[in-house]
Amino acid sequence: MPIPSALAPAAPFSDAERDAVYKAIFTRRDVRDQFLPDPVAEDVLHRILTAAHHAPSVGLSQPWNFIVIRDQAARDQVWHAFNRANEEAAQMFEGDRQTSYRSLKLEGIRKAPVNICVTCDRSRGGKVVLGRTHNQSMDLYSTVCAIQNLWLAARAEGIGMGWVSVFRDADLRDLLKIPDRIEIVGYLCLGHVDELYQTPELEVKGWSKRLPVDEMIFDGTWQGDP
Ligand SMILES: Cc1cc2c(cc1C)N(C[C@H](O)[C@H](O)[C@H](O)COP(=O)(O)O)c1[nH]c(=O)[nH]c(=O)c1N2
Repeated sequence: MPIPSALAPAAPFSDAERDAVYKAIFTRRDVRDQFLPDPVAEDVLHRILTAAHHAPSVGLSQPWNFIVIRDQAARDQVWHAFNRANEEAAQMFEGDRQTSYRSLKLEGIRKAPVNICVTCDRSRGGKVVLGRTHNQSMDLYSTVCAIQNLWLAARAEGIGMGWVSVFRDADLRDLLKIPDRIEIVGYLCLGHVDELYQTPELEVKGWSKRLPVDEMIFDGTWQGDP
């Protein structure tokens, strides 16, 4: 039985409020190259991290931590780890696809003044966590929810964000001194932007394209089924 005084009215948003939410969702972009050098103010960063921290989490376990990296030398080292992994990644594509891959910029580690490594503490909340009893990955999914909140809040603040995942886990772990029991979930680059692509950059550059939403609404057959 809910405690009546704990509830607040939940009317639909006004048109302007609703439009603002959709604007953040539809104009959010993965940013690699548009970062401005202007520093990100502490209070702005704190608001963005607070938005991330208000994400849903399994059993309200809040398994995330945010490692904020501003130091140029540290970002340089992370970039070298990216660069090594990116060369390995490039080799995995063949022919024209490899040429196309190599032409893409896939990170803003040195250009973005703030980098954030988002981690998941797999022991947060104890051995048995409500909602995680039959799927241990739920803590990781919760951390991804936090990253999406962060991304949308950043958009609303005029801060661009790029997610970089082209790393060997061990390299990042070593550089950032992250113990084995902590999972690295996302490495994010953040900075002010005054321009963003209107559609995903990978679409603009011909790498991939957004599929129609109606194709995603399950119609009873799985792609590839006979
Ligand atoms: C888990 C995960 C990991 C990555 C990404 C995203 C996510 C969700 N993306 C960004 C990705 O390419 C981008 O979101 C899509 O291309 C769609 O573009 P918009 O985000 O809509 O601009 C990404 N981009 C990039 O340039 N380098 C990368 O290593 C990654 N890694």
